[in-house]
Amino acid sequence: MDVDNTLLLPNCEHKTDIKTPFLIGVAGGTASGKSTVCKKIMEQLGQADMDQAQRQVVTIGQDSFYRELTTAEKAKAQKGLFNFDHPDAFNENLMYDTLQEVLKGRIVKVPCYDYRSNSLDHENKLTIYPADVVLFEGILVFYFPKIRDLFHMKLFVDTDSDTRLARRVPRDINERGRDLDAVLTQYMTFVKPAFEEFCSPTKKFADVIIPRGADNTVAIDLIVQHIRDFLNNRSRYGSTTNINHDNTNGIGFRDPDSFMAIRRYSSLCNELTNKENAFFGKHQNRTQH
Ligand SMILES: Nc1ncnc2c1ncn2[C@@H]1O[C@H](COP(=O)(O)OP(=O)(O)O)[C@@H](O)[C@H]1O
Ligand SMILES: O=c1ccn([C@@H]2O[C@H](COP(=O)(O)O)[C@@H](O)[C@H]2O)c(=O)[nH]1
Repeated sequence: MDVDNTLLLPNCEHKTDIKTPFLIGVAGGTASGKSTVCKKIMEQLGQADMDQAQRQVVTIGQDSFYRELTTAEKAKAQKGLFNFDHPDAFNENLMYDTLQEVLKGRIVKVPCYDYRSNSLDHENKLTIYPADVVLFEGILVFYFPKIRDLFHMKLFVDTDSDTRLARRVPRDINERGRDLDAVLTQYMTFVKPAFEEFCSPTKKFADVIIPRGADNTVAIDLIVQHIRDFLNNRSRYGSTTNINHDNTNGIGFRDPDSFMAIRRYSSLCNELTNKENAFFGKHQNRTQH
């Protein structure tokens, strides 16, 4: 990893000062609304317009971890013949190492992704400052087991595939420099089959499934409330002591307010399940942190 990626904040010199962020994975098919859901969460928490360095909640996109393509692959990509929806398109190790740094409370720098040139823009790096809550969003964030195991909470944005295609077409034409024919060919050749093979099966790992994406205000409100509880608890008790990473007890809260936060999370699950606004997997493979 780039040395720049591991700068320590001056106020994080002592191990006890380092806050481990609450890491939330946000997966879902292309154009399901992952970025929009993250944006809404940030907005509702009053974080969206805040200076990057002051934010308590930050979002990182998985597109910053597309791997560098060879010359031959670049030529294929320009003709729409490269599969960007396959797990091999990502740099799994860099993604893992970067999230580990984030979990250690360090500053990381990630390149922006340029969809027009199908490449990482290393001139244009985003600095991710230590935060209390980090949202990591992308189509395959739950695909790689060792990355999946890092998340404290896993959300899956579940928007029906016709809606997703209807949103992807104008977005790719207007924002990603594609024409209609290229978008549809790429979708039928790579995007749809890869969604079915690699992305959709990861829904079972989610703690919370959000049907209808950003339209599901009830689900988003409840997730926001859960994050607020976490932030309030942390500002009251500080440090990392409210998160247990011993891989045995789940997220081990050690004080009464944290316990109440967990109780509220559990009520959140029941409430959403009852309202059919979100689905909480009963047979999911829950990762313990
Ligand atoms: N609930 C919604 N209603 C209407 N348009 C939406 C909604 N959610 C997302 N979009 C639009 O669909 C496109 C894809 O959404 P985005 O959040 O970027 O999806 P993803 O991050 O999953 O690819 C964007 O143009 C966005 O503005
Ligand atoms: O150069 C590229 C890289 C990726 N894509 C497509 O992007 C989506 C993932 O982004 P979403 O915002 O989740 O839609 C993926 O389906 C790739 O096909 C691309 O077209 N070009």
